[in-house]
Amino acid sequence: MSNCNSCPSKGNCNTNANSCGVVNHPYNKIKKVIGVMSGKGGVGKSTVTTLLAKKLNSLGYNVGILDSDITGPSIPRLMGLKDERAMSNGNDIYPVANEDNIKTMSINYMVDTESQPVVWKGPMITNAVKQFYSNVLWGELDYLLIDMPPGTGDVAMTVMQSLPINGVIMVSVPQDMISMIVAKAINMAKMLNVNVLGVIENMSYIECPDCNKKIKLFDGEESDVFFKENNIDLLGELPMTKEIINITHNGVKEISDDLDSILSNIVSKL
Ligand SMILES: Nc1ncnc2c1ncn2[C@@H]1O[C@H](COP(=O)(O)OP(=O)(O)OP(=O)(O)O)[C@@H](O)[C@H]1O
Repeated sequence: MSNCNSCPSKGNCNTNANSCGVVNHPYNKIKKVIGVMSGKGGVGKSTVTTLLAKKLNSLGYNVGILDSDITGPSIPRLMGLKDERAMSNGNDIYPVANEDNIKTMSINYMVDTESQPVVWKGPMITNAVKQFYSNVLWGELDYLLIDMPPGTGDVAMTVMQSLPINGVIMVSVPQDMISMIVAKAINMAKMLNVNVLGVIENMSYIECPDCNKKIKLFDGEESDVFFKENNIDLLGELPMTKEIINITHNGVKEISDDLDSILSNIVSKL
């Protein structure tokens, strides 16, 4: 039986229904659990998760990333760990850490090759996500970031209802159609009493390499209206850059001063 007093999602917690049911491994001491979400696919959730982890780690925090995208995992690649495999002691799983000691767990550490699909139905997928929380030896973490799959389905519900989540960050791009779908994710979080910490607007603009002018990619889209209608804060805007695209090829390494300063602002708002 779970103990609702220690559950940050107290509003959702119901000891009878055991809705806050994932009890963590006694070895794990995780201070804050934050989901990175967006109703829409391909908007940059995993990239943003990786950049936030790198930034928090550079500030001296112990950080982990739980890749809850079981059918489309991208954290190993973005962390430069695609050739690593997870080890187990028979009961529990050791996370895979990069050179900064950011600890990660992903289903892609458990398949033979990166391109091997995971063809599982909902309950197996959600159980894997719960196990990635409670059977992975995360140790002491200041922040566990959960990279969530697109949509408002099974995994999003499991993360919001069964894990002790402190809040979610929404990732969006400034385009009306995408805002509409991100609004669904925001409303889902609100329905489940999960705190929405704010929106990071990704691919917000490109910067002219000659004059440094910021050029908006999506003309006429009304981000301000979206933030106001959804009563949500803008945490920051990330540009569309080669530096960010290249993270998929090489993993996140050094971050440029420009990007670092944007990430600093986002983290300080958080
Ligand atoms: N700011 C950016 N500038 C340039 N490319 C970007 C930026 N953000 C993300 N991308 C690219 O967009 C693609 C999708 O990014 P990412 O995998 O992070 O999205 P996602 O929302 O996690 O996707 P999924 O819904 O499949 O989980 C990647 O190829 C990534 O390199």
